[in-house]
Formats: sequence, C-alpha cells, structure tokens
Amino acid sequence: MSSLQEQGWFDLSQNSVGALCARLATDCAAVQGATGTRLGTVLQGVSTMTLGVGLAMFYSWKMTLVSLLSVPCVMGGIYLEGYVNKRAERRERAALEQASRVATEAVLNVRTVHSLGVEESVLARYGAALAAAAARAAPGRRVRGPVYGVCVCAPTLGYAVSLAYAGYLIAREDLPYAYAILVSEALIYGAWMLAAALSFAPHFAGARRSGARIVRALRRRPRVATAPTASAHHDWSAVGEVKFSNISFAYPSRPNVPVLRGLSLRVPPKATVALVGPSGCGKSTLLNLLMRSYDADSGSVSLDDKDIQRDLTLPRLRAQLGLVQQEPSLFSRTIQENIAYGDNSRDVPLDEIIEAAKQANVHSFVTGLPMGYATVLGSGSGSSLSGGQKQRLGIARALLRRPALLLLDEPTSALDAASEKTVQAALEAAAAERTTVIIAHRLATVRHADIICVIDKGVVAESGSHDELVRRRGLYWTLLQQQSPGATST
Ligand SMILES: Nc1ncnc2c1ncn2[C@@H]1O[C@H](COP(=O)(O)OP(=O)(O)OP(=O)(O)O)[C@@H](O)[C@H]1O
Repeated sequence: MSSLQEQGWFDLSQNSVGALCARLATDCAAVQGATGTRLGTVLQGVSTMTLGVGLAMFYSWKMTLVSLLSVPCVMGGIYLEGYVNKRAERRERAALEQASRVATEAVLNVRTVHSLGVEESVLARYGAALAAAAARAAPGRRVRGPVYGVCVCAPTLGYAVSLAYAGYLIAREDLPYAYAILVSEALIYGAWMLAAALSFAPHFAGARRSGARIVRALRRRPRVATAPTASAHHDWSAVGEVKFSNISFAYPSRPNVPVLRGLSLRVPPKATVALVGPSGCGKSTLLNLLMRSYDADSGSVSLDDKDIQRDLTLPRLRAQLGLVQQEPSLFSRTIQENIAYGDNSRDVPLDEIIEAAKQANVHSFVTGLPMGYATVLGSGSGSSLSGGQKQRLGIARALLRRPALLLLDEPTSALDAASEKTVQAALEAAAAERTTVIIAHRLATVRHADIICVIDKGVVAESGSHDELVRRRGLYWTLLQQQSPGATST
C-alpha cells in the first residue's frame, strides 16, 4: 500500500516542513541510537547477570538471595527514569519541532528575510523556541541525575550487604571463605553489567516510541489514493473533456470554511477555459481538485466521462495533466534534468527535451549559455535565472508530458511586460492543440478564451465568451471596470 500522503496532510501545522524534518531527524536517530552496540551491551548485561546468579546459587543460595535484594532497587530506578523521560520527551519534542519550523521557514525564505531585514527577529524567535525546548527538558534532567545515581549505587549497596552477610555465614555456618568471595564477585560483576545495560532502558523505551511514530506515519492510509475500482487504462489518453458536477469542498485544515458550494462546470475538449473571479473565490482549488491534490467532499469530477476518483488511477490521471504555476519549482540540477522531470516514466532523450524547449520559447536562451542544456541551475529554485526564463523552463517541463490538459495557474502574473509577451506566445502555441484551463487575475490576458467562467461564492456565477459577458453587464463586467475603468468595448 502506498504511504505517500495527500496534500491535505501536509497542510496541517503539525506536518509542516520544519516539523517533519525535526521528526525525521529525532525519531530516526532515536531508533538508530538504540540498536547495534547498545543492543549488544544489554544482551551482555543480561547474560552476565544470569550466569553470575546461577554460579552464586550453586555455591551459596542464601548469600545469593540476600545480595539480590538490591535488584528491585535498580529496576525501580530504571522504571522511574523511563517514566520521567517519556513525559519530558513529549514536551521537548513539540518545542523542538516549533524551533525547527522557525529555522526551516527562515532558510526557505532567506531572500525575503534579508530584504525585510528581519534576521535579528528570526534569530530571536529561534532562540526563544530553543530556550523553550531546553526549559521543558530541564525538569526531566534534574530527576534523571539522582535516579541514575540510585541505579549505580544499588549494586554497590548490594555488594556491601552481601559481604556483611558473607562474614556472618563464614563465622556461623562454616561457609568457605573462597565461596564467599566467589559468590560476591559473580554477583557484583553481573549486577554492574546489568545496571550498565539497564541504564540504556530509557533509550529503548524512547526508540520504541519513535519507531512506533515512524511506523504509524508509514502505515497511515492516505485520504487521496487510487480507488480499488480504478483501472490502469494503459493505452488510454484523454481527449480532454472535464466536468465538475455539483462540487462542494472545504480544505481539511479548515473544515468549517466551505470554499466550493455545489459548483458545476464543463470544459469542452480542446477548448480554452479561463477561470476568473475575486481573490480567494476558489479558482486554484478547482485545479487542486482536478489534480486530486484533494478530493471533493461531495459531487464528482470527470475526465472524458471517467470519474477521476472511481475510474482512474492517480498516475494515469496525473499523466494527462500538465501544470504551470505562477513560479515553477526548479531543482539544483541541470536544465536538461529539470525539463526531464516532466516525465519520470522513462529516460527522455535529449531531442525530445529540445523539442519541448523550442515549443516553450526557451531553446535559444539555453543554447546561448556556455554549458547549454548541461547548465546546473543555482540552488533556491533556479535562482540564477530570471522569472521569465524560469517560467519558460516550467512550460517546457509541462509540455514534455504531452498533456491532454494544460493547467495554467496565473502563469504570467509574476513577469514583466517583455517576459510576459514571450511566455504568453509560448502558452498560446501550447494551448492551441489541447484543452487548457487558465486562471488569470488580469482579465486582458484571457479575453480570447473560448469560455470565461466567473467564480464567486463557491459557484460559477456566470460564463460565456468575453463579448457575451460584457453584454451581460454582470460580475465579469464589474471586474473589468475595476481593472480598466471605462472599458466597455466588446
Ligand atoms: N491549503 C489550504 N488550506 C486551507 N485553506 C486554503 C488552502 N488553500 C486555499 N485555501 C483557502 O481557500 C480559499 C480559495 O483559495 P484559492 O487559492 O482556490 O483561491 P483563488 O481564487 O485561486 O485565489 P487567488 O486568486 O487569490 O489566487 C481561500 O479562502 C483560501 O484562503
């Protein structure tokens, strides 16, 4: 069973990047720290003690029983230590995850941090989170010291009691002196070894809890997964008709805030459909549902009359889609590899990559670089490139998939006028032969779409061509007026 979690799981604050990194580091280290040599030490301690007790019983069972009185002390101390650690660990973990969240957020957004000049305040927040973690761990540490002392002292105490009793047995019951020494040495050595081994017990308890958390995460059944009714449809590729039927949806992290309320919408094959509407009305959410980043709470989405939840596997569905976002995520790899990420199902030959780059208007830029397609992009999402260059690489990557459906989420909104023109030209060429759903804020960029759908209050408020909507003088017209007052022409 796949344990790749759905987007909604990552939206929860306890599963943020920082929290997950902290959990991965601490839980895996805890499991690793309680295996290998530590496990060997425990086995050695237990077997030495067993052998020691056996020998001691053989030579003097009375002396052995008296000496073993210290064992419950040791065990009690270990239990207490484990209990104290468990409580401290839980509180410390939460505080460390918070600190890690602050650090990860700052590193991911290092440019913004610099530009806003908030380095000191980020450092202060990180310091405060670390201090909170230390404060939460302090009570546990204070108790652990004395408890550890008891564990170490108990065998010595047992040794003293055992020698005193040995003196009594030698004097009153003729226990040979050599036996007394043999028994006490066998027991003290065994008890020391056991105490040393058991001092690791809290680590084992912690490792068990960490292991359980890892296994729980791996076993979690993702909410978005391929349904048992779905078939692979190996030879199928979509024509590109999409239907949203009566969709209602709220994000799992905000289940009480409905975003879509019974929305229905049809995207005809090979058409270009623009989604417009006020900010936050749910345009990107529709794309999220189509990609099955989330599943709708009710209603259905179909692609070529195949229900995307019931009839299609996740890989088959997503293979039909090519997404271009406002700013593409590029990796610190070569340009060739970055474009090839578009199709991980095979080794993509260079000529296909070049073809996609040509379609995306980025080939001549790439060949102008000294290393061409072998140029390694800087870290931080291709920071060595301009916005327009990055966007065209993102388009090339999407086109490499030969998607039946091109999903464009404000693809030109982060670009200057000159870059926008080149990117727009690349997109228009790409959209010509396939179904395209485009989200745009600037209505001028989608004026020529076949259908423009205005989303408002979780439903399609109106739809039609630009001219039809202008004639209707509805919400589209109002938005148009807000963007370019006085624009009444059709
Ligand atoms: N991952 C998420 N978890 C919770 N709420 C979300 C999430 N993503 C979006 N939302 C909320 O859902 C609503 C719709 O968001 P969406 O991004 O679909 O709007 P949009 O129309 O694309 O907005 P914009 O035009 O500003 O990009 C908003 O109120 C937003 O705050």
